[in-house]
Amino acid sequence: MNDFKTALLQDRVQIGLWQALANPYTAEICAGAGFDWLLLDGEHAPNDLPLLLAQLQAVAAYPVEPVVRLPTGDAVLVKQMLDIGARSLLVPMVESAAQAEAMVRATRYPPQGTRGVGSAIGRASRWNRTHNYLNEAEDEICLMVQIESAAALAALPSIAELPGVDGIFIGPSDLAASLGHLGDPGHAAVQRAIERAIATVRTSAKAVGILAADEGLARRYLELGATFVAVGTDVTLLARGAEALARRFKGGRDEEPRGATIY
Ligand SMILES: O=C(O)C(=O)C[C@H](O)[C@@H](O)CO
Repeated sequence: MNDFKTALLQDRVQIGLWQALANPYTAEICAGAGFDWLLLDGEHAPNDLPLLLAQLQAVAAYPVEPVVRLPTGDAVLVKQMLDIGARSLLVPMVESAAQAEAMVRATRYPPQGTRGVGSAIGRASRWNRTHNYLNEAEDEICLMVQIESAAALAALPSIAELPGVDGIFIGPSDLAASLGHLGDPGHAAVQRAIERAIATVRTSAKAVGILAADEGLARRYLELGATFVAVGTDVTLLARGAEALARRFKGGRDEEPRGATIY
């Protein structure tokens, strides 16, 4: 049973934490922290398949759902992530219903889809110890797609209506860049686009998610109906916490976070 998927279908809030340290040790530390889901980032973190596998194994004993973000929306990568035992997937940069539908098909075995059959040697079926995996896998798989460009916003109504898409995740950083506000996801125009997107997804009765390390905005999005919200990243917790501790003993003024704002 994928409790995370069930929670999305029942419109229950799920609070998550972004994992970009690409490390099974830190992923396990975070797995016991009390979050409902952890995002294992295959797009922007230095993750490869074996490392994602190690993180899936490290968090498996904890009551938290690992959501694996693919580097890109590629059916071969979907197959590989599912075969190593990921069952909740986030696909970045989806900009059309056709692209989203191809991802749905990539999560399903023939004749409904295109997923290659390799469960006998895959962790997904626990090496064929899971009875009837081939026929029950689809019910456990939770597919979420990212809306994070102007083109994606235009296609959002058709994407949100697609059967098999369980959630829509809004990417504030890339959306800001696409709308001409690189590095400024808090810009009023970006905020308006995010709030409109949340409303659009809610009318389709689909779950909508986002990443917002700013507590005020995270709570705002929850009020608007977002249900799977990541409220921080492991990298930010470590980097800013280490800097603050160093300043307490070595002085130095509080500085704005360097680099693009992790939103
Ligand atoms: O566009 C976004 O914002 C996201 O998709 C989340 C970021 O990729 C995440 O890495 C934080 O910057």
